[in-house]
Order: sequence, then C-alpha cells, then structure tokens
Amino acid sequence: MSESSTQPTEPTSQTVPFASPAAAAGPEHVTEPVAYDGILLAGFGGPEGQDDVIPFLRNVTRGRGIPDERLEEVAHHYRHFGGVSPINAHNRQLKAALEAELARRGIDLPVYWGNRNWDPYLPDALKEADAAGHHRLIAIATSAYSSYSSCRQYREDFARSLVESGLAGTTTIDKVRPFFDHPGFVTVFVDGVRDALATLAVDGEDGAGVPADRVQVLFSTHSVPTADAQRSGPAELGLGEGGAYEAQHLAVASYVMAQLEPTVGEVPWRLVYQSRSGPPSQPWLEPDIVEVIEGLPEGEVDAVVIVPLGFVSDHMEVMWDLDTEAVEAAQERGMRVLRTPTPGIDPGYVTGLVDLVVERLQGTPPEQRPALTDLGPWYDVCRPGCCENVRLGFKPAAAGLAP
Ligand SMILES: CC1=C(CCC(=O)O)c2cc3nc(cc4[nH]c(cc5[nH]c(cc1n2)c(C)c5CCC(=O)O)c(CCC(=O)O)c4C)C(CCC(=O)O)=C3C
Ligand SMILES: [Fe+2]
Repeated sequence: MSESSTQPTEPTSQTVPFASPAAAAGPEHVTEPVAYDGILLAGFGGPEGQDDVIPFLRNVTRGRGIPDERLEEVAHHYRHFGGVSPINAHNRQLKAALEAELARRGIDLPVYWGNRNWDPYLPDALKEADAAGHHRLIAIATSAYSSYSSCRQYREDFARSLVESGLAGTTTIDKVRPFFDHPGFVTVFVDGVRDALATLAVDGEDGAGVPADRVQVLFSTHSVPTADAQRSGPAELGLGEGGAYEAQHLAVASYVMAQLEPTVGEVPWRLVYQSRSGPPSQPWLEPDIVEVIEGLPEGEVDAVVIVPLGFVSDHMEVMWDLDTEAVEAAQERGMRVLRTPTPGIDPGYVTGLVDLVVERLQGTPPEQRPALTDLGPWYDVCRPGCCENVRLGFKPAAAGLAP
C-alpha cells in the first residue's frame, strides 16, 4: 500500500510521489471533430421511496458478494431519510442546468438522462434518443475519476444498454474524458477549502479563530477494492499500487492545497476513504475517514475540514458517511468540523461539462485542453482491458479503443 494508508499519529500533509503525464498525443485522444447529435447524462440512480430501497440495493449489488449485514446497514441509511436518495433530483437539476448552458451558448444538442441502477434506466434513455432520431451520443457520467466503478462500469452499462434497447449497430456512445482535473470540477473544491479555512479563522472557540496549522483537511473519496484500484489506468504509467484512481485524487488534492498555500500557508492534509462495503477478507483502499478522525492527536487539531473530493453531488454517501458519521466522530472529539460543497449545479462546473462536450465536437488536440494536474488531460477512449474487473470477469464496454 502507498503512504496514504498508514495511520496518522500526528497531523500530516501528503506529498504526490509521481508526475506521469497521460497527455502525450496518441490514439487515446480523439482529435477529429465528431458530429454528435445528443448528450447522454449517465447517473448512478437512487431510490425515491421506502418501497424502492431493497430493489435498488439488489440492482447495485447483483453478483458482487456484498454481505447481507452490510446491505441491511445501508438500507438503514436510506430508511433514515424516508427511503429517498436525493441523487435523482440532483440529476434532474443537472440536466436542466446543462440544457440552459447549451442554449445560452447556442449549442443545439438535446440531453438524455439514464441511470445505472434505477429508473429512468439507460436503455430507456437510448430509446428516447432513437425516437427523436439521435444515434450519435456523447456521454457524461456523473463520476470524475478512473476505476472500475467510476469509469469502466459505465462503459459496460452503455454496451449492455445498447444490446438491451435493440440499438446496438444503430446508436454509438462515446464518453467525455474522466474530468478529475478539469478546472470546472476542481475550482469548486479550491473555493470550498478556502471558504472553510476563512470561516474557521474568524469563528473559533471564544471568537479567537482556529489557525490554519491547527486544522486537518481530509479529502474523502469512495473506497474501492485494492484489486480494482491497482487495475485503474494503464500499468505503464507507473502510478503505484493505488493505480490511476488513487493517483488522480492525490494529484487534485495536492493542487487544491497548492492554490491556497500563498494565502493561508501550510495546512496539514491527507486523502482518506469512505463507504467501504465488501467482505472483511477483501482488501479495500484505506484509511477510513472515521478511523483517521478518531486517531487525530488530541490538543493538536482544533478543526477538521472534510472535502468530498470523490463526489459530484450531496447524495447518500455524502449525507450519511460524511455529514452524519464523520461529523459525529469529529464532534465527539471536541473538534469543529466543516464539510465543503460538492459540485452539484455550480455554474462553473456545468460550464466545464459543456466544455468537455465541445472539445469532443471539435476534436481539440490534447495540448489545448484544460487540465490542472500533470496527469491530464486524461484519455477520451480507454485501452482494451482498462479498469477491467477481474472478480466480475470480462464484459464488453463502449467508448474504448479497438483491440
Ligand atoms: C467509486 C465509487 C463511487 C464514486 C463514483 C460514482 O459516483 O460513480 C460510488 C458512488 C456511489 N455509490 C452509491 C451507492 C452504493 N454503492 C454501493 C457499492 C459500491 N460502490 C462502489 C464504488 C463507488 N460507488 C463499490 C466498489 C461498491 C461495491 C459493490 C460494487 O462492486 O459495485 C452500494 C451497495 C451497498 C454498499 O455496500 O454500500 C450502494 C447503495 C451511490 C448512490 C448514492 C445515493 O443513492 O444517493 C453513488 C453515487
Ligand atoms: Fe458506491
């Protein structure tokens, strides 16, 4: 395991041990213009009432070997909020915001929305596009990084949905690059951490304020099996045992902190994980955010800033694992705690997503594409086998290079 897995005994700041550009020109970047006729907004999906909870969880975990106890626990998170995840409402808002931004820029492309795990499902979105005569789609998945769950699985869902809808051979689906280091995404986190530190500076105990060196910034993302992390991104980039998934998060977190350094100085930070779900025998990325908070040295850290770096909206993984569990852990230790915003429908984020579509419409060369870390701009089309899941076995995927 990499450095990020060691338990902290004192506030830490991580370093990024690599600089390994994916940006070299190659077949993974598409530099020909493509006349797309629709945008496919691909979401995760979530339940919208108590009766949806169990069928939704069955959809998510089919064939995954998630223990029953874990499913019951997760069902409880949803039940606590009336069986409703806000994720579908967020995606309805995002669709409307994308439509407004496209109209503002005079780009005549309809947005079709479909989910992996709940209604409206992806095959229905493809049928809706077909009915309108649209067969050349560019997809935006609501996930910014490389890994099986955050990239490849969406590509497999596209391939499966083309078959299920009867549109294989008629419709094609490409996908915008993983946008972890696109300014539209990253700026939300830079602003969020800056605002949180400013709030703490004037708003501590006794009105004295918390100095930046007594704050621990925790960038949190979804844990995944270490086997999945290792297989994320091309092995020859040499991105370490956490693969592209961990490397991309570390690079973005490091960029965020570097932006703030001139004004706030050195603030301790680290990358942590949340929402682990496999059996205990299976290694997943660590450390867990709650364990890290519980291990923070008493008397040295006055406040924790939680940054939901792995997520694009305030869905259940944010509401429960961060805003409920992690916040309670910090409060129990007498620490102040702030959680920074997710991108949601932030105007800069929405503009950025449209920019990602436009770079594919125009075939913008990689060196002209915005990317804030040395790792990007990441690939438009994945190589064969990229992010494959060895546990679940081979499944065909759309939006990849031909073998
Ligand atoms: C990397 C990643 C993201 C971020 C990228 C992205 O956003 O796509 C993400 C997002 C999400 N995960 C979500 C929900 C769930 N994820 C589960 C299970 C799993 N997630 C995994 C990974 C990820 N998940 C993995 C490796 C599993 C194990 C099973 C498997 O190998 O697939 C389970 C099963 C129960 C449990 O064990 O937790 C649930 C209910 C929701 C919806 C929240 C809502 O409803 O508001 C969202 C946005
Ligand atoms: Fe998940």
